[in-house]
Amino acid sequence: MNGPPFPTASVCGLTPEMIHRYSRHLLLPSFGVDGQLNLSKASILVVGAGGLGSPIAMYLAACGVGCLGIVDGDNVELNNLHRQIIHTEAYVGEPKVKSAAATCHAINSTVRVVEHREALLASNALDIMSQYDVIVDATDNLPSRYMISDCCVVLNKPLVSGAALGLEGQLTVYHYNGGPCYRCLFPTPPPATACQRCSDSGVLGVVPGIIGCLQALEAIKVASSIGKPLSGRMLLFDALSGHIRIVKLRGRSLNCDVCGENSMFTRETFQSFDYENFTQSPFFPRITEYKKRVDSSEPHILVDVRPAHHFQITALTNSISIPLSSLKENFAVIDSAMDEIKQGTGLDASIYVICRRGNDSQRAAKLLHENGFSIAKDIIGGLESWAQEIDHSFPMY
Ligand SMILES: Nc1ncnc2c1ncn2[C@@H]1O[C@H](COP(=O)(O)OP(=O)(O)OP(=O)(O)O)[C@@H](O)[C@H]1O
Ligand SMILES: [Zn+2]
Repeated sequence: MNGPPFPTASVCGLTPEMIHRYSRHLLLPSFGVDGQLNLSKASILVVGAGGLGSPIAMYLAACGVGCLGIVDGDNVELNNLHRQIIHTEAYVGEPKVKSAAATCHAINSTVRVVEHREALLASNALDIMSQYDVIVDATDNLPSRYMISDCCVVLNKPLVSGAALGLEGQLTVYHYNGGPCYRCLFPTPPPATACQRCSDSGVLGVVPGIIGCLQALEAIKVASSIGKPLSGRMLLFDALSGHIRIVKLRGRSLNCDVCGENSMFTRETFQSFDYENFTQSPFFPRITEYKKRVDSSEPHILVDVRPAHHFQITALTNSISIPLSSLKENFAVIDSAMDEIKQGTGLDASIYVICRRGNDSQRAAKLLHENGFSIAKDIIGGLESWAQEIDHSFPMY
């Protein structure tokens, strides 16, 4: 007899191992070999490895997507674990993307997982998002939502977008097959006061879990070309009553500033667009509870960005003085302070930024993020709040 007695690869294009691993998918007439093959060739980017991103990334890894990108600049905190189920106690203090990639790899080592350990900003989004077929927004803030949607329009990519807060959640698919983009529906951002985060108003852990699972499902449908993605419709979930409603959305707006017929929105417009100013809210969470972080002996550095002569008057113990005006030239100082902590404790240090009242520190945190210090967080109210609320003996000037 010529050749091997049995064929080594199956005729359907999937390897024997894939046939075994994904057999329950293959048995589904509406998914089958074609769905699995499409999925195995697709690349999907999950933006945010938090409450929504956790189940999304885990299911996408489990189901055999070809390439899974995860982008997030934050570190795992203990109070994330009640809902961010991709992370475990062993990873508290470690980068979320590292922890998420380890879990995905443990579930399915055949999937290529790419770690983007940075915040997605208008400055890096085109570069990162252009490497993927489908984008999933699992972030928690308004500037990211607009920025990711605009970038999807510029790059012509479908976007699976979800949100969960408190006991409610919602999801839809934007810019899919002629459907609306986020700006078609929300041309003007809501007032910043209407936009809460989990850290402000709380969230029941399982709620983002449910919305994240539905986002994973929509991403799988889009990537494998099966079913009817939730485009032009929005699913609304209310945990307390157990109600799920699907509402029809307006179609694509021909006057949309970004995807409209006469839109002048280009790559260049995108890169120079100020999303924080547009939405009047910051990309990054700011913190109020610096004292708690000191009390818990969290390894960190505190950068005081006030002018040097203010620092001379009074400062918090162990803070490092780097005035905002010279921050750009002093990134190396921060790097070496972090290295020192790493050598001493074996842990990655957090970075907190403080100023007199909390304005310059916000600018400084933004600059740090844009330059790779993606875990920098600024302290709301600055030293003035510290003196008023924590240490009345701290001399304010
Ligand atoms: N522009 C962005 N690029 C990348 N990741 C982002 C961006 N914006 C937000 N994220 C990430 O999305 C995730 C959102 O997670 P989630 O809403 O569960 O809350 P959290 O920020 O981790 O925690 P909490 O709000 O309780 O302090 C976070 O990990 C955050 O770092
Ligand atoms: Zn639009």
